[in-house]
Amino acid sequence: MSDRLLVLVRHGQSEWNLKNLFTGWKDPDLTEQGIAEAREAGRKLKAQGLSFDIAFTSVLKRAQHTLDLTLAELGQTNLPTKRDLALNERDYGDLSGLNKDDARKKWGEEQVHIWRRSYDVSPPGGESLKDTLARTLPYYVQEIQPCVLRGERTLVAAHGNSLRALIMVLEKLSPKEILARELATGVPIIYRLNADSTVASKLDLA
Ligand SMILES: O=C(O)[C@@H](CO)OP(=O)(O)O
Repeated sequence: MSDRLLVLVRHGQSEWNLKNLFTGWKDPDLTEQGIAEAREAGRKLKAQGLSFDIAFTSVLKRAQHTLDLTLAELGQTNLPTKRDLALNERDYGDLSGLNKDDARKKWGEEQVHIWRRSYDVSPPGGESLKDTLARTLPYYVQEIQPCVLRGERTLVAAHGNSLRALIMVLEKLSPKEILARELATGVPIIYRLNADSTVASKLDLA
């Protein structure tokens, strides 16, 4: 029986995570800590005895670099990899590049939390989680899920909100439940799927 393995990992800490800036589609690289987190993700996957047949990532540096470092730890630097902007972070629009604490001072704690974590409220000029889901889900269904269901062991290195969108579907979370869901940088989540694409098991390697 095939394994139907799907591992999701958020990129390690980026330069803009460190500076507390809204990032979205901006393209900062990993910090030293982010590099260490990505390597640690690879070590944790190796310790689980896992290896992969295919990987997916976004067109942003921090996710690609995380994937490369993770695969290097696994000794799989030549793994077939697909890059697509469907997996990019949620576009933060006009907030991109602003400091998150400055934004709280300007618009209030609650409004900023709604922009950051709600399902269907878009930040000005940007995407809501619902908008993000509208591009990540078709890509998942058309490109990623068929690999998993064929038994190709699949690794996805992406972003806090593009992964929250996928997790909402995988774990059947409501808009209220997704509000409270945070993803740590560089922590792999291991899913095994049933043949009908529902989740059979989940292991968070935090
Ligand atoms: O700035 C961003 O693009 C994201 C991820 O770092 O931040 P947030 O936690 O606000 O969704």
